[in-house]
Amino acid sequence: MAQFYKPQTRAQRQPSRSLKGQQVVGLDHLGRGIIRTPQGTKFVAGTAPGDVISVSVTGRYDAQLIGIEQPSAIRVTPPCSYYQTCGGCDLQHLADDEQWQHKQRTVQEMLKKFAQLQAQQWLQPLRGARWHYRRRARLAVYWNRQRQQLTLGFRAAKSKQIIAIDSCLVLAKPLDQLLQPLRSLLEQLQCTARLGHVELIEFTQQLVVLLRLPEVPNAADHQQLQAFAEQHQVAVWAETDQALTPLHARPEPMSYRSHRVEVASWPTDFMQGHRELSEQMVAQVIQWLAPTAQDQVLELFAGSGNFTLPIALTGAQVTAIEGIPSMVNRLQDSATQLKLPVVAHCANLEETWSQQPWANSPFNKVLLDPARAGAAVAIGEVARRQPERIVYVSCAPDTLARDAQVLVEHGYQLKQAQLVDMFPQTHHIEVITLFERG
Ligand SMILES: C[S@@+](CC[C@H](N)C(=O)[O-])C[C@H]1O[C@@H](n2cnc3c(N)ncnc32)[C@H](O)[C@@H]1O
Repeated sequence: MAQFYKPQTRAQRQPSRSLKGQQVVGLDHLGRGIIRTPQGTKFVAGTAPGDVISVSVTGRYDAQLIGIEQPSAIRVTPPCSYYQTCGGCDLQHLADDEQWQHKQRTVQEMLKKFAQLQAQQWLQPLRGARWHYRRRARLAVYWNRQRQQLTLGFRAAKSKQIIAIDSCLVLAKPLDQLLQPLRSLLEQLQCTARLGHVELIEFTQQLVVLLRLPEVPNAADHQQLQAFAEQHQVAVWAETDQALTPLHARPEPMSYRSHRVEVASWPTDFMQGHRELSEQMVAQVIQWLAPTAQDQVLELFAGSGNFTLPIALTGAQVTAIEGIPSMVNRLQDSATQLKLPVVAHCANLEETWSQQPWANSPFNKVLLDPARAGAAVAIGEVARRQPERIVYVSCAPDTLARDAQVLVEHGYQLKQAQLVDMFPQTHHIEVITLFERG
């Protein structure tokens, strides 16, 4: 039989090596400990600056923690019983102050490294509840047909494996209390075998269970869902590729509170995860923008109006741009109902603005709140129009630094910055920044 040459895989060529006595010298932007080994810098999850650890080298830049030889003084015992396995709250081994200080340092370092930029002033971070704060969560589901067994939980770090959980210390308490009854319910439903995932959302009016499915559940499942909805006082919705269907809910938008106003929202809409800090952040952004009835504000990545409606309440004219048509319609409806001076447009902000009618209006103030990818195209469009003030809300310091460089090239200065502790216990970072023309 012919034989073929089979190259060794990378893993075969580089057997993992273990190293002892490694000092963690800092954390990277993903919250992983940095060690300097004879084979170069490696990143180790679950470690704290000052730890002395033993590791197994697993890749060119990665190492896995084997044991902590000497714990750092800033290390605390993670309170969550799923900490070792669940991929969620990866910084809970750091004391509270260490977490936000690390995040603020990370933003400062990135701005300096990629944009040669320092904020003229860092305000004290916005902080709030550090546990039971999340008002929205997506749970992974796996139905083992052979064993007729359900796994409901969160994914392990860098893995598709689902870690079954019965309680979660960062979920808002009413959502946390739903986890066990929800698991019992799903074990009974026929549609569980085809369930993609489940989302739990806390709106002002009601808790929502959103089932992601290929088709709406059958009559037998409907009955069980109705009983569950009544017993636990929740609304149940189903999302398929074709439609969002209220199974046991009124077919109308719910809402969440944002700085003196209720923002209409559907279960599939984006919503800031931390209720208390979202409100604080909106208040600070309004303080920086200082909108008045004389201002023309352009808001990019507006979602369903978390910032838009409170800004328009001040009398400023707001032009709000968002990429998801249903959210644009909802935002426009909310503004119309509240008689607020808002015009909402749907546009893909990854594209240039040459075809956008709204782009020719004069704006003196701009607010942008992009997703992690940042605003590579939009930031140039904004900077060329030279508004007097730009507030940039970011959930990714690397893309913030990239976009900030464009603003600096167009003559803007970073006047103020403030960390928002929106995702305590995790490595995720939220920061707000105020730019003005120099
Ligand atoms: C971080 S969320 C902020 C939403 C809103 N500012 C809030 O506080 O709820 C980012 C928003 O940008 C929208 N978005 C993402 N990429 C976009 C694009 N290329 N064009 C337009 N909108 C986009 C998303 O749909 C989402 O609503």
